[in-house]
Amino acid sequence: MKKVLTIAGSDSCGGAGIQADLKTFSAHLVYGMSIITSVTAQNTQGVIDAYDLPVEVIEKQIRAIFNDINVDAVKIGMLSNSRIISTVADLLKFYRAKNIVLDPVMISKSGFKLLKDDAISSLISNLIPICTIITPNIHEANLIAQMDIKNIDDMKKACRIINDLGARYVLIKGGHLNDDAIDVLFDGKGYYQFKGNRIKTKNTHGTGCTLSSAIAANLAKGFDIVESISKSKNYIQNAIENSFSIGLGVGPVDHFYEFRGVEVIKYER
Ligand SMILES: Nc1ncnc2c1ncn2[C@@H]1O[C@H](COP(=O)(O)OP(=O)(O)O)[C@@H](O)[C@H]1O
Ligand SMILES: Cc1ncc(COP(=O)(O)O)c(N)n1
Repeated sequence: MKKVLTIAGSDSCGGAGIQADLKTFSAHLVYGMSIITSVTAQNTQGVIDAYDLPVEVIEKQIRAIFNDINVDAVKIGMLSNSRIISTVADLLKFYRAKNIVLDPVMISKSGFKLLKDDAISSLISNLIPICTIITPNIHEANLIAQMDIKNIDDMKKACRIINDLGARYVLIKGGHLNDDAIDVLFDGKGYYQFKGNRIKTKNTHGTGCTLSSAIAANLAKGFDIVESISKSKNYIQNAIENSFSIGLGVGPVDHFYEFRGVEVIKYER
Protein backbone atom coordinates (compact mmCIF):
# COMPACT_ATOMS: atom_id res chain seq x y z
CA MET A 1 0.00 0.00 0.00
CA LYS A 2 1.41 3.40 -0.99
CA LYS A 3 1.52 5.96 1.82
CA VAL A 4 0.77 9.63 1.14
CA LEU A 5 1.03 12.52 3.59
CA THR A 6 -0.79 15.84 3.54
CA ILE A 7 0.57 18.85 5.44
CA ALA A 8 -2.28 21.36 5.44
CA GLY A 9 -5.06 23.14 7.30
CA SER A 10 -8.25 21.59 8.61
CA ASP A 11 -11.51 22.71 6.96
CA SER A 12 -14.37 22.13 9.40
CA CYS A 13 -16.94 21.75 6.61
CA GLY A 14 -14.90 19.04 4.90
CA GLY A 15 -14.75 20.47 1.37
CA ALA A 16 -11.12 21.63 1.25
CA GLY A 17 -7.88 21.26 3.23
CA ILE A 18 -6.93 18.10 5.12
CA GLN A 19 -10.43 16.65 4.75
CA ALA A 20 -10.48 16.96 0.94
CA ASP A 21 -6.95 15.56 0.79
CA LEU A 22 -7.76 12.45 2.83
CA LYS A 23 -10.93 11.79 0.82
CA THR A 24 -8.91 12.09 -2.39
CA PHE A 25 -6.25 9.69 -1.08
CA SER A 26 -8.93 7.17 -0.12
CA ALA A 27 -10.57 7.42 -3.53
CA HIS A 28 -7.15 6.65 -5.07
CA LEU A 29 -6.75 3.63 -2.78
CA VAL A 30 -3.57 4.94 -1.16
CA TYR A 31 -3.05 5.17 2.59
CA GLY A 32 -3.56 8.78 3.77
CA MET A 33 -1.81 10.51 6.68
CA SER A 34 -2.08 14.12 7.87
CA ILE A 35 -0.10 16.87 9.57
CA ILE A 36 -2.47 19.65 10.65
CA THR A 37 -0.90 23.13 10.48
CA SER A 38 -3.94 25.26 11.23
CA VAL A 39 -7.55 24.76 12.31
CA THR A 40 -10.04 26.83 10.33
CA ALA A 41 -13.62 27.48 11.29
CA GLN A 42 -15.32 27.51 7.91
CA ASN A 43 -18.45 26.53 6.07
CA THR A 44 -19.74 26.80 2.52
CA GLN A 45 -20.24 30.54 3.01
CA GLY A 46 -16.70 31.36 4.05
CA VAL A 47 -13.85 31.12 6.54
CA ILE A 48 -14.81 32.58 9.90
CA ASP A 49 -11.35 32.28 11.46
CA ALA A 50 -8.10 30.32 11.37
CA TYR A 51 -5.96 29.22 14.34
CA ASP A 52 -2.38 28.25 13.57
CA LEU A 53 -0.83 25.42 15.54
CA PRO A 54 2.46 26.19 17.32
CA VAL A 55 5.46 25.23 15.14
CA GLU A 56 6.64 22.81 17.86
CA VAL A 57 3.41 20.83 17.46
CA ILE A 58 3.79 20.78 13.67
CA GLU A 59 7.42 19.67 14.00
CA LYS A 60 6.48 16.83 16.38
CA GLN A 61 3.82 15.56 13.98
CA ILE A 62 6.27 15.56 11.05
CA ARG A 63 8.99 13.80 13.07
CA ALA A 64 6.45 11.24 14.32
CA ILE A 65 5.62 10.25 10.73
CA PHE A 66 9.07 10.29 9.13
CA ASN A 67 10.85 8.60 12.06
CA ASP A 68 8.58 5.60 11.57
CA ILE A 69 7.02 5.46 8.12
CA ASN A 70 8.36 5.45 4.56
CA VAL A 71 6.33 8.21 2.89
CA ASP A 72 5.78 7.77 -0.89
CA ALA A 73 4.52 11.32 -1.58
CA VAL A 74 3.77 14.55 0.26
CA LYS A 75 1.13 17.15 -0.56
CA ILE A 76 1.57 20.60 0.99
CA GLY A 77 -1.47 22.85 1.35
CA MET A 78 -2.16 25.72 3.76
CA LEU A 79 0.93 26.89 5.68
CA SER A 80 -0.09 30.25 7.05
CA ASN A 81 3.11 31.98 8.15
CA SER A 82 6.85 32.09 7.48
CA ARG A 83 7.83 30.20 10.66
CA ILE A 84 5.59 27.28 9.70
CA ILE A 85 6.93 27.41 6.14
CA SER A 86 10.60 27.27 7.15
CA THR A 87 9.95 24.54 9.76
CA VAL A 88 8.18 22.34 7.20
CA ALA A 89 10.82 23.00 4.53
CA ASP A 90 13.74 22.22 6.86
CA LEU A 91 12.16 18.96 8.05
CA LEU A 92 11.23 17.77 4.55
CA LYS A 93 14.84 18.43 3.50
CA PHE A 94 16.19 16.64 6.59
CA TYR A 95 14.05 13.54 5.91
CA ARG A 96 14.73 13.68 2.14
CA ALA A 97 11.01 13.57 1.38
CA LYS A 98 10.19 12.60 -2.20
CA ASN A 99 7.37 13.46 -4.61
CA ILE A 100 6.50 16.79 -2.97
CA VAL A 101 3.41 18.45 -4.47
CA LEU A 102 3.16 22.09 -3.37
CA ASP A 103 -0.27 23.73 -3.59
CA PRO A 104 0.63 27.31 -2.63
CA VAL A 105 -2.68 28.08 -0.90
CA MET A 106 -3.04 31.85 -0.37
CA ILE A 107 -6.69 32.96 -0.32
CA SER A 108 -9.87 30.89 0.08
CA LYS A 109 -12.52 31.10 -2.68
CA SER A 110 -14.51 33.18 -0.20
CA GLY A 111 -11.66 35.74 0.10
CA PHE A 112 -10.09 34.87 3.49
CA LYS A 113 -6.27 35.16 3.63
CA LEU A 114 -4.87 31.72 4.46
CA LEU A 115 -1.25 32.89 3.95
CA LYS A 116 0.14 36.04 5.58
CA ASP A 117 1.28 38.64 3.00
CA ASP A 118 4.81 38.71 4.40
CA ALA A 119 5.15 34.91 4.05
CA ILE A 120 5.02 34.77 0.24
CA SER A 121 8.77 35.45 -0.03
CA SER A 122 9.44 32.64 2.45
CA LEU A 123 7.29 30.26 0.38
CA ILE A 124 9.29 31.23 -2.70
CA SER A 125 12.73 30.86 -1.13
CA ASN A 126 12.10 27.82 1.12
CA LEU A 127 9.46 25.62 -0.49
CA ILE A 128 9.66 26.18 -4.25
CA PRO A 129 13.25 24.87 -4.51
CA ILE A 130 12.42 21.60 -2.71
CA CYS A 131 9.10 20.72 -4.36
CA THR A 132 8.73 18.29 -7.24
CA ILE A 133 5.78 20.22 -8.63
CA ILE A 134 3.97 23.44 -7.69
CA THR A 135 0.29 23.88 -8.61
CA PRO A 136 -0.69 27.57 -8.32
CA ASN A 137 -4.02 28.93 -9.51
CA ILE A 138 -3.96 32.12 -11.59
CA HIS A 139 -4.02 34.45 -8.59
CA GLU A 140 -1.20 32.57 -6.84
CA ALA A 141 0.87 32.41 -10.03
CA ASN A 142 0.41 36.19 -10.45
CA LEU A 143 1.82 36.82 -6.98
CA ILE A 144 4.71 34.38 -7.33
CA ALA A 145 5.72 35.37 -10.88
CA GLN A 146 4.69 39.05 -10.45
CA MET A 147 2.52 38.97 -13.55
CA ASP A 148 -1.04 39.68 -14.59
CA ILE A 149 -2.02 36.47 -16.36
CA LYS A 150 -4.84 36.85 -18.88
CA ASN A 151 -4.42 33.95 -21.29
CA ILE A 152 -2.55 30.73 -22.10
CA ASP A 153 0.54 32.58 -23.37
CA ASP A 154 0.78 34.45 -20.07
CA MET A 155 0.38 31.15 -18.21
CA LYS A 156 3.35 29.76 -20.15
CA LYS A 157 5.47 32.82 -19.31
CA ALA A 158 4.61 32.53 -15.62
CA CYS A 159 5.42 28.78 -15.67
CA ARG A 160 8.90 29.57 -16.93
CA ILE A 161 9.48 32.27 -14.29
CA ILE A 162 8.37 29.91 -11.50
CA ASN A 163 10.53 27.12 -12.93
CA ASP A 164 13.49 29.53 -12.74
CA LEU A 165 12.70 29.99 -9.03
CA GLY A 166 13.53 26.31 -8.56
CA ALA A 167 10.33 24.28 -9.03
CA ARG A 168 11.12 21.27 -11.21
CA TYR A 169 7.60 21.08 -12.67
CA VAL A 170 5.08 23.94 -12.73
CA LEU A 171 1.34 23.40 -13.30
CA ILE A 172 -0.70 26.61 -13.51
CA LYS A 173 -4.42 25.94 -13.15
CA GLY A 174 -6.84 27.79 -15.39
CA GLY A 175 -9.93 27.34 -13.25
CA HIS A 176 -10.20 31.08 -12.67
CA LEU A 177 -9.93 32.15 -16.33
CA ASN A 178 -12.95 32.17 -18.66
CA ASP A 179 -13.59 29.56 -21.38
CA ASP A 180 -12.34 26.01 -20.97
CA ALA A 181 -10.60 24.94 -17.74
CA ILE A 182 -7.10 24.55 -19.19
CA ASP A 183 -4.13 23.80 -16.93
CA VAL A 184 -0.60 24.40 -18.29
CA LEU A 185 2.44 22.31 -17.30
CA PHE A 186 6.06 23.31 -17.91
CA ASP A 187 8.61 20.55 -17.39
CA GLY A 188 11.70 22.71 -17.86
CA LYS A 189 11.76 22.03 -21.60
CA GLY A 190 8.27 22.12 -23.04
CA TYR A 191 4.62 22.80 -22.30
CA TYR A 192 1.62 20.51 -21.98
CA GLN A 193 -2.02 21.59 -21.84
CA PHE A 194 -4.62 19.61 -19.89
CA LYS A 195 -8.03 20.65 -21.16
CA GLY A 196 -11.22 20.29 -19.16
CA ASN A 197 -14.70 21.47 -20.15
CA ARG A 198 -15.83 24.32 -17.94
CA ILE A 199 -18.66 23.10 -15.77
CA LYS A 200 -21.30 25.66 -14.80
CA THR A 201 -21.55 25.20 -11.06
CA LYS A 202 -20.94 27.24 -7.94
CA ASN A 203 -19.85 24.11 -6.08
CA THR A 204 -16.07 24.23 -6.51
CA HIS A 205 -14.96 24.30 -2.88
CA GLY A 206 -11.66 22.45 -2.58
CA THR A 207 -10.95 21.88 -6.28
CA GLY A 208 -7.30 22.92 -5.96
CA CYS A 209 -6.76 20.81 -2.82
CA THR A 210 -8.32 17.82 -4.54
CA LEU A 211 -6.27 18.14 -7.75
CA SER A 212 -2.93 18.44 -5.91
CA SER A 213 -3.75 15.50 -3.62
CA ALA A 214 -4.68 13.37 -6.62
CA ILE A 215 -1.34 14.24 -8.25
CA ALA A 216 0.50 13.22 -5.04
CA ALA A 217 -1.44 9.93 -4.91
CA ASN A 218 -0.66 9.16 -8.56
CA LEU A 219 3.05 10.02 -8.16
CA ALA A 220 3.14 7.70 -5.12
CA LYS A 221 1.68 4.93 -7.28
CA GLY A 222 4.62 5.35 -9.67
CA PHE A 223 3.04 7.21 -12.59
CA ASP A 224 5.24 9.82 -14.25
CA ILE A 225 4.40 13.50 -13.94
CA VAL A 226 2.39 13.84 -17.17
CA GLU A 227 0.39 10.67 -16.54
CA SER A 228 -0.19 11.70 -12.90
CA ILE A 229 -1.57 15.09 -13.93
CA SER A 230 -3.64 13.62 -16.73
CA LYS A 231 -5.31 11.10 -14.40
CA SER A 232 -5.80 13.78 -11.74
CA LYS A 233 -7.36 16.21 -14.22
CA ASN A 234 -9.86 13.52 -15.21
CA TYR A 235 -10.57 12.89 -11.55
CA ILE A 236 -11.23 16.57 -10.73
CA GLN A 237 -13.33 17.01 -13.90
CA ASN A 238 -15.64 14.17 -12.83
CA ALA A 239 -15.59 15.29 -9.20
CA ILE A 240 -16.74 18.81 -10.21
CA GLU A 241 -19.36 17.39 -12.59
CA ASN A 242 -20.81 15.50 -9.62
CA SER A 243 -20.41 18.34 -7.10
CA PHE A 244 -23.34 19.13 -4.83
CA SER A 245 -24.74 21.59 -2.29
CA ILE A 246 -24.50 20.93 1.43
CA GLY A 247 -25.24 24.42 2.75
CA LEU A 248 -26.13 27.87 1.47
CA GLY A 249 -22.81 28.70 -0.21
CA VAL A 250 -20.11 26.99 -2.28
CA GLY A 251 -20.49 23.22 -2.05
CA PRO A 252 -17.89 20.45 -2.33
CA VAL A 253 -16.93 18.17 -5.20
CA ASP A 254 -17.72 14.45 -5.14
CA HIS A 255 -14.55 12.47 -4.39
CA PHE A 256 -16.29 9.14 -4.68
CA TYR A 257 -18.23 9.42 -7.94
CA GLU A 258 -16.51 6.27 -9.19
CA PHE A 259 -17.90 4.29 -6.29
CA ARG A 260 -21.52 5.37 -6.84
CA GLY A 261 -23.99 3.61 -9.03
CA VAL A 262 -22.40 0.25 -8.28
CA GLU A 263 -25.14 -2.39 -8.12
CA VAL A 264 -25.78 -3.61 -4.62
CA ILE A 265 -25.79 -7.41 -4.56
CA LYS A 266 -29.40 -8.51 -4.69
CA TYR A 267 -30.65 -11.44 -2.69
CA GLU A 268 -33.69 -13.64 -2.85
CA ARG A 269 -35.42 -15.33 0.00
N1 LIG B 1 -15.86 25.28 -13.38
C1 LIG B 1 -14.89 24.39 -13.65
N2 LIG B 1 -15.07 23.44 -14.59
C2 LIG B 1 -14.10 22.54 -14.87
N3 LIG B 1 -12.91 22.52 -14.24
C3 LIG B 1 -12.67 23.45 -13.31
C4 LIG B 1 -13.63 24.43 -12.94
N4 LIG B 1 -13.12 25.21 -11.96
C5 LIG B 1 -11.87 24.72 -11.70
N5 LIG B 1 -11.59 23.68 -12.53
C6 LIG B 1 -10.37 22.86 -12.53
O1 LIG B 1 -10.18 22.45 -11.18
C7 LIG B 1 -8.79 22.41 -10.87
C8 LIG B 1 -8.49 23.36 -9.72
O2 LIG B 1 -8.36 24.65 -10.26
P1 LIG B 1 -8.70 26.02 -9.55
O3 LIG B 1 -10.16 26.04 -9.16
O4 LIG B 1 -8.22 27.08 -10.47
O5 LIG B 1 -7.79 25.93 -8.25
P2 LIG B 1 -7.93 26.57 -6.82
O6 LIG B 1 -8.95 25.76 -6.06
O7 LIG B 1 -6.55 26.44 -6.27
O8 LIG B 1 -8.36 27.99 -7.00
C9 LIG B 1 -8.07 22.76 -12.18
O9 LIG B 1 -7.79 21.57 -12.89
C10 LIG B 1 -9.11 23.61 -12.91
O10 LIG B 1 -8.89 23.65 -14.29
C1 LIG C 1 -7.95 24.70 5.18
C2 LIG C 1 -8.14 25.18 3.79
N1 LIG C 1 -7.22 24.91 2.85
C3 LIG C 1 -7.40 25.33 1.58
C4 LIG C 1 -8.52 26.03 1.21
C5 LIG C 1 -8.68 26.52 -0.21
O1 LIG C 1 -9.82 25.97 -0.84
P1 LIG C 1 -10.80 26.91 -1.68
O2 LIG C 1 -9.90 27.64 -2.68
O3 LIG C 1 -11.76 26.01 -2.36
O4 LIG C 1 -11.45 27.86 -0.70
C6 LIG C 1 -9.47 26.32 2.22
N2 LIG C 1 -10.61 27.00 1.94
N3 LIG C 1 -9.27 25.87 3.50
